Amino acid sequence: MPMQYKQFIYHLFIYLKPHVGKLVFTSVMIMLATVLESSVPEITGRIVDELFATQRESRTAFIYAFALFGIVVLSSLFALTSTAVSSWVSNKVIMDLRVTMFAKLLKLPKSYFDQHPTGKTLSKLTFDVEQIADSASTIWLDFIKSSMTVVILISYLFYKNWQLSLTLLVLLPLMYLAVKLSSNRMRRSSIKVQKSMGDMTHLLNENISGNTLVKIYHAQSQISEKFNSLIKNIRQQHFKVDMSSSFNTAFVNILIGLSLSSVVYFSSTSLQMSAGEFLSFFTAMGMLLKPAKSLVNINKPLQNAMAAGESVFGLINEKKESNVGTKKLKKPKGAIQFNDVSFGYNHNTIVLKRINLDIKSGETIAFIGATGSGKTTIIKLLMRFYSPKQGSITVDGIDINQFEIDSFRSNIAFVDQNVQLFNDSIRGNIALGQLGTMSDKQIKLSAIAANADEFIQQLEHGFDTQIGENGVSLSGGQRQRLAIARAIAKDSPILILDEATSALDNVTEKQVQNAIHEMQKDRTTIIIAHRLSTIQKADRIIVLRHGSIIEQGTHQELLEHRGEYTQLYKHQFEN
Ligand SMILES: Nc1ncnc2c1ncn2[C@@H]1O[C@H](COP(=O)(O)OP(=O)(O)OP(=O)(O)O)[C@@H](O)[C@H]1O
Repeated sequence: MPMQYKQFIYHLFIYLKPHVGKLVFTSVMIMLATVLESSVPEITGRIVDELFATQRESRTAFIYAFALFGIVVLSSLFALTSTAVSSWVSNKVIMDLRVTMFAKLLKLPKSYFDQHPTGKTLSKLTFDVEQIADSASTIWLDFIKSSMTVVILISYLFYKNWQLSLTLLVLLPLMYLAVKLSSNRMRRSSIKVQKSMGDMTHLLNENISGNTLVKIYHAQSQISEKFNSLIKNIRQQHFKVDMSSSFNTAFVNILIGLSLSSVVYFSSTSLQMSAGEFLSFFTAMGMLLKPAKSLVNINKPLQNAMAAGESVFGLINEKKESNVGTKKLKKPKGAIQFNDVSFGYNHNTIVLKRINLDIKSGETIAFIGATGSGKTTIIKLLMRFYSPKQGSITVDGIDINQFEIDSFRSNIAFVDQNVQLFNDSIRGNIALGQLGTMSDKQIKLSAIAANADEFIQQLEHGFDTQIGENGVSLSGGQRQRLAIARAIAKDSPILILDEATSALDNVTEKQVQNAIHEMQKDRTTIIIAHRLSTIQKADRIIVLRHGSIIEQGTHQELLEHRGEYTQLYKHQFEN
């Protein structure tokens, strides 16, 4: 449902509240500038009547010349101050919104990231947020200035000649109608522009990071087509917004033209105005043109801002990752139990069925099974990225939902098959989350244990080498060793390895396996592996099929059992 004006203002006001003083100040400044500027028609009329139509006294000429100059200088200074303060406020609001959005982003549940394309989320923080902040001050000031000018000048026109002004006022409802009719159309187009911008950012993001595949699979033309159709859509929607806005302006211009012509005709015929009176009236009407246009056009940035508000405040109002637990988990022994756990990502499918598992403290458990059998899902539940639909998971006998989430996760180290490195130094990547507290010695020892120290030393700046976006300057094996060093450095009682050594050659894998083996001592370790050679030493191997445990035991026990594990083992061995 589109956001209502009231909701939009309510949400925006939360960010404007600390700056109310500044906003009032800029409003007063712009009001003063407006009042001064609005006195120009009266002064011009008087100049004509008192200076040009009668005697040309130099004293009067000086007074009027000085007054005009004073008005211009003062109103410019007031306008300048107002613009400076309002720009400060809108940039501050952009910054505050970005800080809030980013903080929320870090606290969103995993399911949010699974369901929302990255590019769309990026676009909220880059494009949409700027559009909202515009309304925070620029639109507001424009509105004050224009509406005040309109009110003052219309009052002035009534004061000068109410009959003529009343006739002109008939045109106002027509202007209102034009604005009303186009605003819904503009709003719909603005929302579409924002969605398309999100899609475009997503496509760009995907293709820049996936440029290797694009080249190898010669996907340039396929992707260009997609991109072209997206930007065509953006162009069309932008064009619609611009056309609605231009139509409004043209319509209002015609109405104003009609008013000006009427004034010329009536003031000189039936009303018999003096030259000065005519000039005042005519100038005031001429001066109405710009603010009236502004008021009509204010609808365009306002509709953009409202559409952006839906997107930005939608993200800010997203539900945070559930964190109702209050218990702190400090140095657990690491005994883990799955009690009758069932789970599905949505209501219709079941991915895990009644999993019962008792993992002892310090035990090494390996999960194997065909692709899609639910291995990764089990560890996602254990890391509390998702909650079981049925049953419970405990650590040291306490339901993991009872723990405060950060304190719980601080006891888990994780190495993923898709190694994620950050655009930081090697040191920053190993000591992720603990850069200020982890000693250089601990960082180095972790690197040595992960067999990463040697290649780090060969880099020009050693541990201080910046590794570039997602470690593009490193080989797959080097990246994986860094991820392992990061896990070793965290020194947690629970260790989860998801295909952690898949990118290593046989020799390096053997060395890293030794490191991992060392690391497993006194830790509960959960391993997911496709290559059975990496898990033969596990205390227990759990075989999954379609989300259920079908076999478990040591390597030897499972081979003797001659079930699915034996089949898998034979298959890999023969290969
Ligand atoms: N975020 C998600 N939303 C919906 N379904 C998902 C999601 N993640 C996984 N699934 C589905 O859940 C099932 C189990 O997936 P899971 O990743 O746990 O399997 P896996 O055994 O780890 O597979 P692989 O060995 O290929 O990594 C699959 O059918 C998969 O399609």
